[in-house]
Amino acid sequence: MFHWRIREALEELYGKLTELGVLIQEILNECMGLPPGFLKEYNGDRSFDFIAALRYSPATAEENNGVSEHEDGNCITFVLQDGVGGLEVLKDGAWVPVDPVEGSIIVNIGDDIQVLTNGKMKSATHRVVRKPAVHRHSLVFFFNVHGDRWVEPLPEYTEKIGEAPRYRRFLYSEYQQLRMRNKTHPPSRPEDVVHITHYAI
Ligand SMILES: O=C(O)CCC(=O)C(=O)O
Ligand SMILES: [Fe+2]
Repeated sequence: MFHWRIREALEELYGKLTELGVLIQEILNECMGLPPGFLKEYNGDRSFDFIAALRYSPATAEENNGVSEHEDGNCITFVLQDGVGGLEVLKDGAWVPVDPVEGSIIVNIGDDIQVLTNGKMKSATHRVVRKPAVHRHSLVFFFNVHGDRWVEPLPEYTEKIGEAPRYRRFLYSEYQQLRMRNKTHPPSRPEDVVHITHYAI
């Protein structure tokens, strides 16, 4: 049974993570050198955010994949993981464990930010590897842009600095639908799986 107290705790957490998203977005706005409040205006609609409570079963002798390598397709992701470990990030061609640190929240930049910055900021490639004999739990909060938003490299990262856009513009909801189709109807050829490179020029 989904106890009401869990619901209450999750709702409270959701509210706090939303506040955190707004704050991190503001910091990101400054790091990206954008006019004050630009991202707040660009991404001020919170109706596409969601939280996922994940439970990974122990690895077996044959199989230990938790989540295959991927980049998040959204704006910013927060991950709260328990003490088990297994999350890994790809850095310079090697998988680096994201070791659990009590009380910490992992912040991940998604494909939206990669496109807005014309590839200057990279959406991190990551995966989850299951461990034997233990269950792992994580809470993942996806801070997203609204589905009707057009996503495209910003002038600050293209014409204003004399660089050609590396992505064509796309509708956020279209990209999410294509990513969902990767899961519901996995293409037989790996090269047909839709990533952000789908929009690369
Ligand atoms: O469970 C985790 O630590 C991360 C899961 C993840 O990468 C995702 O849901 O996109
Ligand atoms: Fe992810």
